[in-house]
Amino acid sequence: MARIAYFGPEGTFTEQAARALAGPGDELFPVETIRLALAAVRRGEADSACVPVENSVEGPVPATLDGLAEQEPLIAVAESLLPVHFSVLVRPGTTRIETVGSHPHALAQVRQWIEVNLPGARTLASSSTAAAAVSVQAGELDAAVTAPVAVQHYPLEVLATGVNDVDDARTRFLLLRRPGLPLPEPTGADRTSVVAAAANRTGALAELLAELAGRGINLTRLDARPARGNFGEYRFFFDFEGHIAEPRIGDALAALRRRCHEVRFLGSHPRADGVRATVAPSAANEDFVDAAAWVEAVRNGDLA
Ligand SMILES: O=C(O)C(=O)C[C@]1(C(=O)O)C=C[C@@H](O)C=C1
Repeated sequence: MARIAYFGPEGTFTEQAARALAGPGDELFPVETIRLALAAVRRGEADSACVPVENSVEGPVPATLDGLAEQEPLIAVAESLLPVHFSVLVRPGTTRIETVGSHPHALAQVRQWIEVNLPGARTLASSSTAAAAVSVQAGELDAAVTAPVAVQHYPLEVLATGVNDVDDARTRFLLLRRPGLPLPEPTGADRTSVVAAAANRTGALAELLAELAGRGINLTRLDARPARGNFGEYRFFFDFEGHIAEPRIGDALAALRRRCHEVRFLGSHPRADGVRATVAPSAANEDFVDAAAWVEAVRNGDLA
């Protein structure tokens, strides 16, 4: 039985993702912020943490990226992909809506709906979608943009549902734990994540991308976040197809390690969408194994 901290309070999308990722008998508990969810694992108060990492409309979740690049390393061991449909919750009997709150990622995904349906309403950021529901319950906000399940947790009513501006929006969530246990087995449909700090000079990022491209590795995400030191210094977050157990991926990670003054492995785990890795000609694992065996034989004087 594992204890899983999730970005709460109850009724967030992240809670739904954590339930999808939890095993039978696992115990889930909410914490107020993404930082606190990561801290709970680092301190050993939780075995793992479930947090959002990217949304198909609004892009990366900065608190998760920054939280993974700093402090003690954490490793993603599983992911979940959820369709994101929003509801608007109000206190029963509400007639005037002057303030609408939610997580900034959620507000950004319902901008048009609010402009058309609640013109003049002020939008206010909450720590999460469900935290906005708590504020509505407390009378601090008039309406909250939440996951549809939030209405089951708070004594509010649904003003509208399906208010997202983009129909098939999805958010990807990670299950993270401390290093020290075996990694998930490769499945052929895996994702590997790393964060690397490249030198601030011409071509540094292009060289890292060339290391991946030259090994036929397909990127699934690239984000940059300020390294928080000198202006212009960035950390690059790479997600790509494949698993560190594969020779071609191990070879690419070794190259990134050679080229970067800071590189951190963030995990290799099965993809939630089950999409299998595309392998370019001459970049199959057998090609890497065969080439390494040839070099070894030449070194030993057995081949030329
Ligand atoms: O606040 C929540 O319900 C969350 O789970 C966070 C979050 C996010 O950070 O992207 C998750 C999915 C939606 O895109 C909006 C908010």
